[in-house]
Amino acid sequence: MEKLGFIGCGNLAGSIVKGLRQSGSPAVINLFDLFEEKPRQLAEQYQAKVCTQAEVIRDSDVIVLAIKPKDIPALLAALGKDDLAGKLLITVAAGIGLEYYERKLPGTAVVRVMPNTSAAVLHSVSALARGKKVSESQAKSAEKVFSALGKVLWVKDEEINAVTAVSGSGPAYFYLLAEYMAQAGEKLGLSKEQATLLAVETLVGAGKMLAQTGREPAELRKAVTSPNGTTSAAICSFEQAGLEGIVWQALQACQKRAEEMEEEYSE
Ligand SMILES: NC(=O)C1=CN([C@@H]2O[C@H](COP(=O)(O)OP(=O)(O)OC[C@H]3O[C@@H](n4cnc5c(N)ncnc54)[C@H](O)[C@@H]3O)[C@@H](O)[C@H]2O)C=CC1
Ligand SMILES: O=C(O)[C@@H]1CCC=N1
Repeated sequence: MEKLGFIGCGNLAGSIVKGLRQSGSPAVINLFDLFEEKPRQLAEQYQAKVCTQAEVIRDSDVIVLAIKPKDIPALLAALGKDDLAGKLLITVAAGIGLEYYERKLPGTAVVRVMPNTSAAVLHSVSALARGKKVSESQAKSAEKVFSALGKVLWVKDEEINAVTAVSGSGPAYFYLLAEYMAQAGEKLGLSKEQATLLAVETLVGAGKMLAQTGREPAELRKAVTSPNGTTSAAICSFEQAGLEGIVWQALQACQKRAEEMEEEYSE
């Protein structure tokens, strides 16, 4: 049976653990966080074990580092003292390239992954980049963990920042749009509850249509948009306001921030 450890039990680790159990994964899950309350709650809900950091490393074959990028340097310095032989480290931290881990922990097998919080509902899409020391069976283990949580693709390490811009941070963009649509619905005279329900269910329905019909986003959009009709009026307004350019700028800003972070952690 797989033995999976987590160092850091925040939003993303919580989504992954929830998703794994929902997918029926029988993996042994070992959890450590500086704040004991977080792994304790997860362990109670999802049949996992609260551990010390040393226990997570000793008792797990695959160790997921799910802490903020700013906390990675100190963790790697501490991990250097532990025996990582034969272990696979998976890092989900944004903006820190594989080279950094391989320099700080020479000889260690590392896979860098960019999932998203929709892992909790088995709809993460996760991009994986393989480090130099990763064996075939370790690559398969990493793929098995994340394919239980949604679709996976292998990419080059240099592509992870672009992945972050599209899908790692991506759920937040759609939540923001839902917030704005709900606010607009309220201004148009609906109650807050009505407007929120309508915005949220519309987003969920559109996502399900994309997932279940296999049709392209543009094709589905055209099916809603009658010539000279109501949708067309809204889409024209989006276009006039430069939505395409706004989205392009936002994704570039996200990728740029990840690149800046790579600079910060290049020492
Ligand atoms: N939240 C998201 O949607 C995504 C996050 N990520 C990456 O995942 C990582 C975690 O992000 P979140 O879960 O959102 O952060 P979070 O702040 O919710 O969780 C981080 C957890 O790490 C713990 N922690 C900090 N230092 C620690 C240490 N040395 N040992 C053990 N625990 C420690 C904190 O107490 C906290 O519970 C980040 O590096 C982020 O870039 C990647 C993709 C999506
Ligand atoms: O905002 C962040 O930095 C993290 C990485 C991707 C999603 N959340």
